Amino acid sequence: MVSEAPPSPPSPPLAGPDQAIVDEELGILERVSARIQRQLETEVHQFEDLDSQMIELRDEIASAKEEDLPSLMDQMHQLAALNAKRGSGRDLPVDPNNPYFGHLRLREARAGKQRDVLIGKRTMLDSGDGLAIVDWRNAPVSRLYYRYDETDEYDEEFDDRTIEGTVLVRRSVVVSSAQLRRIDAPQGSWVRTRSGDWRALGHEARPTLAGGTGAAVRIPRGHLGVQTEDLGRADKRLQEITALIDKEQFDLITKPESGVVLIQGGAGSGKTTVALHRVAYLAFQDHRRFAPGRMLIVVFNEALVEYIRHVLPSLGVEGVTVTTYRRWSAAMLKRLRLDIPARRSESTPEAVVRFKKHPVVIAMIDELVAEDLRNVETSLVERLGDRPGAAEVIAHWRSLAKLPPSIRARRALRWLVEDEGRAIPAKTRAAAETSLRAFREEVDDVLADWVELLGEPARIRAGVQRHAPDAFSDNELTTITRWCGKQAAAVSEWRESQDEDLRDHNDDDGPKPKRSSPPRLDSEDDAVLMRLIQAKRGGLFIKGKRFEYEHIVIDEAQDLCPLEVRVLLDTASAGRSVTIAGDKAQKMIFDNGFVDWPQLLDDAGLPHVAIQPLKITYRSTRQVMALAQHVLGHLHDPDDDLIARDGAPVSYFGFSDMGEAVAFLGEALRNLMQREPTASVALITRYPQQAEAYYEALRIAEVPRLRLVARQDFTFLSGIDVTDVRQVKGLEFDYVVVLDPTRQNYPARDEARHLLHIATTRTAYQLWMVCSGEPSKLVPQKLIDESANAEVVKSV
Ligand SMILES: Nc1ncnc2c1ncn2[C@@H]1O[C@H](COP(=O)(O)OP(=O)(O)OP(=O)(O)O)[C@@H](O)[C@H]1O
Repeated sequence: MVSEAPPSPPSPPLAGPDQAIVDEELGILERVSARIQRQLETEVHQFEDLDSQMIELRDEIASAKEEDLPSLMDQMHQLAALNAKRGSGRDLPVDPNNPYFGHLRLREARAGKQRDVLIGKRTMLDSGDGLAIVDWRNAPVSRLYYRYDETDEYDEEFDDRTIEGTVLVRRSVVVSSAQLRRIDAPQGSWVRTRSGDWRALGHEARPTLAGGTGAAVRIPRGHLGVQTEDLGRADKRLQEITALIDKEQFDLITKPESGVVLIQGGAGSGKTTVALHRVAYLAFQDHRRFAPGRMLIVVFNEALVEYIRHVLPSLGVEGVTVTTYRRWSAAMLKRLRLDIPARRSESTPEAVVRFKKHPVVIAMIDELVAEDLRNVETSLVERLGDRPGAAEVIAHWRSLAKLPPSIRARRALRWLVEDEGRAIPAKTRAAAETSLRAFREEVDDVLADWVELLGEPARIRAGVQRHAPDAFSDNELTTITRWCGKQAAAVSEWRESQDEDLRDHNDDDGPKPKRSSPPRLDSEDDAVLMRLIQAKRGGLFIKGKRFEYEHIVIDEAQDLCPLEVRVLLDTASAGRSVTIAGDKAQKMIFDNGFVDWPQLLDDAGLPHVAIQPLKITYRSTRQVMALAQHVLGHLHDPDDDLIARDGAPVSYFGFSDMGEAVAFLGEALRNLMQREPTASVALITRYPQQAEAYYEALRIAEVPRLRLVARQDFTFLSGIDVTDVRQVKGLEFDYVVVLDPTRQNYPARDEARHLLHIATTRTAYQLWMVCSGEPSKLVPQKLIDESANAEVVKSV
């Protein structure tokens, strides 16, 4: 039933105006390449001289007088540094293989002059030939590229100057291996075919905010693959995207350095792309402040870590820490060297997990800290009574109210101890010191705080009652208070036995008491402990220094809990420069207390910011997005509708058993791999065991280049990944086949809606659903009815 691919038609010659554009772009690239070549030759020339200069210098050093040595050694070092750069011209500022991606021709109003500006990843100054390349991160000119269309008049303020003029030409180009491969202009798009001639693509290419209708791509039924040629990129990570950034995305990328930028948008709208470009942009604006080592990118899973680590260097930034929250938090706890039990429970009740992730814990921590401060003040007042100088001590304590408790206690003590001239009588001072020293001792004991916070049922009940009265049922509260109470008791006992051990150690002779084994905390306690430390000490301190980042990116923020977001954000430096990206339709963690963006900002202690969602999806087609929205059902917010390009229809194929499905799929996949060897395909099941079963069956069906992915170990290469839905979050494939969207796998519940939405929106070109069983209610009936083998489905 799988039909052959249609043969690709021969390219007709280009029309005159089209040919003129192609010729013009080819001419520009030729001039740029010649200039780069000249630069390269100058350097090669320099290098040829280098060997003889070094030999001469070495001889001179051997016979030089003592006083001449330093300057000769200096010269030697300089030559050695030049020598280290010797080679292929790798260190040329502009990459000769890919020197630019955008072309603007501007007519400047004031000078009346016309000039060509190319936009690239590095700068090449105009050397009098009227050609310059500008780094895209260099706002003044690149802003014109990203914000204006061809024929637009521009008017922009730069450094107190106004520049005005007209954009005569605006094109994006793809140059790779020093060859022009594609041109996109308002007049059309053109590509260089493998045979070397140029073919017009018409206006098919990009979705725009103005919408854009066109006929869906026509492909025969049962035919997986929509490209007539292969997709050209074997490595799926390195897409040239900087040229295509749209105006809304550019505005987010270039927002002021300080404060929160919230990137919200549906699947494939470019959230991750924007966040990464923002990191590159900031690094360019202020390379000292936003040095790679001072920025942090937190993503949802290991596959995204791997993906981003590869993409960032192509944006000109290397060395930024890219990690998942879990990994970051584990490493941070280690560095904080806390004396806490190391093991985590594997049987934490669901209600406890939800409670420990709930924003109510943030409020309870704040209350605990406030209570401690009130207690110490009460103790001061009681101890000092109406002694002389008491009022002065209390007033000083109150004047430090803005400081975090730990620092406040230290400062107040120092003030007392160093007090010579203030005439506070010694007895008053001693009494105040007693209270403050006691506080000072307990203020940094994070585990004691944790016991205090979670060990008393009354505190938990009161906290929930005050801040989230409807969040937990009475039964759940009983489970929570019992579980936490037991944990706290075990922790206290463990600490006592540790103290006894210490005493025994000092007093060797006595009988050894039975050692209590370390209790288990819950994984969710890591964030609780870190938040407690931050609230008490004003930050996470390592070797006496506050640990902080100049910029933090949180991707897929809807899947962190507000407490984790709060912990991360409190490691941002004073400017609070943070980028938060996410999409509430793609929720994968369902017990984390995330409700909506304004609420998340509130819980995380951030000011509200205007949210302008990205409106265009660049990944998936209109047909895929329609299905993905249908799957969301009541969770779909019409305000989140996305504009998408047209593409192949979504197809549903029903079978009575897996064997039949595998036979059908095997043929389609073998065929696809032959026609489009660089295509990437994801076959997505609901559960890992199902992925294993399909993988084995397809392997026996001799489908080539199959990979089973169970632990996020995607290769980002062409071929076929068989995997389960939890693995694919944030990723992208050319083709996606959802395997067995059955009632059992995807019941009509919110969690399943989110998961199926994520699976379906991973494809850039075409989506199939292949089902051996009764289809889920989330699959549109119309799609099932239209299915070519509807008869088979009905008989299931
Ligand atoms: N302006 C653009 N023009 C063309 N393609 C773009 C543009 N912006 C992003 N893309 C491409 O769209 C795809 C989706 O981008 P990205 O992964 O950043 O989206 P996302 O919103 O993070 O997606 P998701 O939420 O589904 O993980 C990528 O292939 C990216 O290269």
